[in-house]
Amino acid sequence: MVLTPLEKASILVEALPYIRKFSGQTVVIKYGGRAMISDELERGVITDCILLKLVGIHPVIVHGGGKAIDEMLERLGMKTGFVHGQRITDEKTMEVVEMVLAGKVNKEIVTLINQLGGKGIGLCGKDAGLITARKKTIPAPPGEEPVDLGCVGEVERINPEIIETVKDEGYIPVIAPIGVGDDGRSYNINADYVAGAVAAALKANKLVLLTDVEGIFADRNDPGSLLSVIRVDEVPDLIARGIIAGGMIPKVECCVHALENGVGRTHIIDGRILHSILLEVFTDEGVGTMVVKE
Ligand SMILES: Nc1ncnc2c1ncn2[C@@H]1O[C@H](COP(=O)(O)OP(=O)(O)O)[C@@H](O)[C@H]1O
Ligand SMILES: CC(=O)N[C@@H](CCC(=O)OP(=O)(O)O)C(=O)O
Repeated sequence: MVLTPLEKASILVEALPYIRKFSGQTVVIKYGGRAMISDELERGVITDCILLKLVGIHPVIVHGGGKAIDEMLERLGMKTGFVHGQRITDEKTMEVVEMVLAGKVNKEIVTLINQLGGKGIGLCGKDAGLITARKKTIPAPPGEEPVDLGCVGEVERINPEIIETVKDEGYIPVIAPIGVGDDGRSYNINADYVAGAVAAALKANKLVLLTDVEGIFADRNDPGSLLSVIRVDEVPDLIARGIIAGGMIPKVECCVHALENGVGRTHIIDGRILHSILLEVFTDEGVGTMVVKE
């Protein structure tokens, strides 16, 4: 598609009120999962974050990297399994998870930010006590043995001080979803939950979760059934009826948690679309599904 100069100028003009509205505010972006599928898309996500920063909006990236963990475990000949979408993480697996997320994936994203003209800084939950975690337990259905997920954690508290400090100094914080227990142990936390908790702790204006579908569908077999807005009070019924299922449940739950803790807007958008973050923040139409309080 070739745009005329007038069309190009119109796009920039459309962004103006949004730049004015959001300048100085914080947007937490969950980048991971199946949205982390190509170099081109990764560059798009990072470019969008740098552009936000340059116009005075503060992006905070929380990343996943489940696929990179799978690949490393396979290279090491280690088996992996999931229960309720959570990786069963014994001590040996935890070592690999931490090396891959806080070492490899985090530093790759930071490097790309710096190469593309931004100032990225990598953090994990251990840095400056950012994420305190406790062991996550999944209650067993009646008559069944509870599953021990090992070092899988849930967020106990977020100390946003280090994020505030670095973001105010012009850096883009990039956070790996590794938590630390009061006893110093590492915990593996689903990145969606970390993104929701970080957004809540920062009282972010927006939480944007990138995924591999256009948003939430009322009927997954009907491409015309995308729900552009859902309210928090509609969520339990959508889950109970099986309309929101699988990996979409933690995403919606983390939107609800964020909204109930002071986050302005939450969005689940298609990370397969190049520059989907800019489209969400800077256009009248927005993209994907917005989850709102009322
Ligand atoms: N109502 C729904 N609308 C859209 N996707 C849904 C819905 N319910 C469940 N899903 C599933 O949720 C998936 C996204 O969750 P997940 O695979 O965990 O994402 P990611 O890997 O990006 O973190 C979609 O690919 C889709 O299969
Ligand atoms: C407990 C748990 O399952 N943790 C995830 C952490 C990474 C993650 O969340 O990555 P994505 O966002 O790319 O799926 C895992 O081990 O895969």
